[in-house]
Amino acid sequence: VSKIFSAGLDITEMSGKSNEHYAAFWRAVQEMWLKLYGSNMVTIAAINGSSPAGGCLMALCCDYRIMADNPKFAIGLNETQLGIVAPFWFKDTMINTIGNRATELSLQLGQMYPAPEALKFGLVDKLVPEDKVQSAAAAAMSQWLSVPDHARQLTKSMMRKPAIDRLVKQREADINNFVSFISKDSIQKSLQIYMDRLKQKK
Ligand SMILES: CCCCC/C=C/C(=O)SCCNC(=O)CCNC(=O)[C@H](O)C(C)(C)COP(=O)(O)OP(=O)(O)OC[C@H]1O[C@@H](n2cnc3c(N)ncnc32)[C@H](O)[C@@H]1OP(=O)(O)O
Repeated sequence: VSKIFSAGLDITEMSGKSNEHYAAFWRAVQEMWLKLYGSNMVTIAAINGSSPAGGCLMALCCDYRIMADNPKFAIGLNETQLGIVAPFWFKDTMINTIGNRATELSLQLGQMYPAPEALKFGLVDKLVPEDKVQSAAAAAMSQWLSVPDHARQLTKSMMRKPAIDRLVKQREADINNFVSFISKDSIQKSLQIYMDRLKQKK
């Protein structure tokens, strides 16, 4: 979609549904993260628009992030702005990218960073004009693929395995935690208010 890299997780999947639905949804989100963050392939994010929350997480899972140089496009883990909390593995992914203090600021405030600021923070690696995002991503891919595969893969795994193992060990507990959090009346109300606000902006 033009102007949007990803709107993040589908909020309607987290509103007004059964606990079984929430559990299956969260298992699928975990699966996406385990596959993408743990992939031994080279992954380059070509960020052609805004990228809140789950969208930011997807970009952070990649090896390298190229974003369109447009201050109207913003990226970040904005969960607290919705009255929800990014789970520990979202947090770990961000810490592994921009460090502990920047992550704490970012998560507590639910900050969305316009592209130039995201570059300063190291949340993205490179800004290019909007019409050059795909070609810049292809060029970056060629560079990454020129590194001997076995050495690059082992290095990637060395950097990411502790975070991945942490979720693998606690998958069921993390699902239970999500279900009991998201099904609370107060959290459902927060999500509803956020969705109403999104619609009012039009
Ligand atoms: C313990 C819990 C942890 C859970 C972790 C959660 C992770 C997440 O990813 S939560 C989702 C976070 N996402 C957002 O906050 C994005 C909110 N959306 C926006 O900021 C904007 O919509 C936009 C920048 C993505 C696009 O802006 P624009 O082009 O102006 O389009 P509209 O705002 O008019 O939106 C069109 C349409 O889409 C609906 N919508 C937008 N985002 C979502 C979403 N994430 N889930 C579901 N629906 C979404 C929006 O309400 C509009 O709907 P209609 O009014 O029915 O057309």
